[in-house]
Amino acid sequence: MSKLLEIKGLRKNYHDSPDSKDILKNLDLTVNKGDFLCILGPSGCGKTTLIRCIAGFEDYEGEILVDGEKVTKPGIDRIMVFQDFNQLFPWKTVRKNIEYPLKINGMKDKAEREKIAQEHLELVGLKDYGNFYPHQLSGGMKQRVAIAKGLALNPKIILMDEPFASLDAMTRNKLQEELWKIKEKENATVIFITHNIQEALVLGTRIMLLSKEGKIKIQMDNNIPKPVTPASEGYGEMWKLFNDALWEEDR
Ligand SMILES: Nc1ncnc2c1ncn2[C@@H]1O[C@H](COP(=O)(O)OP(=O)(O)OP(=O)(O)O)[C@@H](O)[C@H]1O
Repeated sequence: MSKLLEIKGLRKNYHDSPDSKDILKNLDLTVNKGDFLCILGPSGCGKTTLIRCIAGFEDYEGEILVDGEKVTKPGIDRIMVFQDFNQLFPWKTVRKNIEYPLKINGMKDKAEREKIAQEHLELVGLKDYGNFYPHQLSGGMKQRVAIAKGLALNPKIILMDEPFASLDAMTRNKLQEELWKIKEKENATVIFITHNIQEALVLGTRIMLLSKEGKIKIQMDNNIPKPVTPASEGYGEMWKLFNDALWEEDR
């Protein structure tokens, strides 16, 4: 597998907290093409900060390299999907929401943009919803559009910050299943933050736990064959390992 993301000695300090402490401390991380890395960790440990640094939204010390190139600003090779359902322009149709980033990133051919938008609507199971407006969609459908919009840009890395956390359990399960299928089909590389150990086990090919000190406490491959269910061999042991580690962090 080829190395896609390399992080060396990453430090992040916002310099405006009362104790001016480092949020991330000397973090080293490698993500290969096709990895689905899930990040767990106690609230406030720096998970979002880490992916914001990778996205190019934050300055940092150390090195973040994508395909060998240092990250210095946001770019369409790294797209981010958030938990918030309001990631779409409310005044644009679903189709136009997907087409717009293509347009502003230089795709001049309208027919090409329309084709890509339709392909990605189909990919996320919304082929008949192109003319709908965001307010006509459920939360799960909006998240599907947000994923389609990001994927349409053909990014190298998809950064997801608890994208399914606000969904009901059934919709969440369904979206997890769909996301995994998309990841497989596109050989996508995903970094996915979650508070849910089950979600990390279901989706992750690797799982990492950040400690409250902003260091990597556990990082391991998840070799449980997909689809992962609580009945899968090895599920219970891994769940307990991460659950115990999270409780330890909470003390
Ligand atoms: N823009 C900012 N300015 C100053 N401090 C910040 C900023 N963003 C985050 N922080 C601080 O950085 C720390 C880590 O925040 P971050 O959002 O990365 O944690 P998290 O692990 O994603 O938390 P959660 O699981 O609750 O979403 C927190 O102490 C937070 O207050």
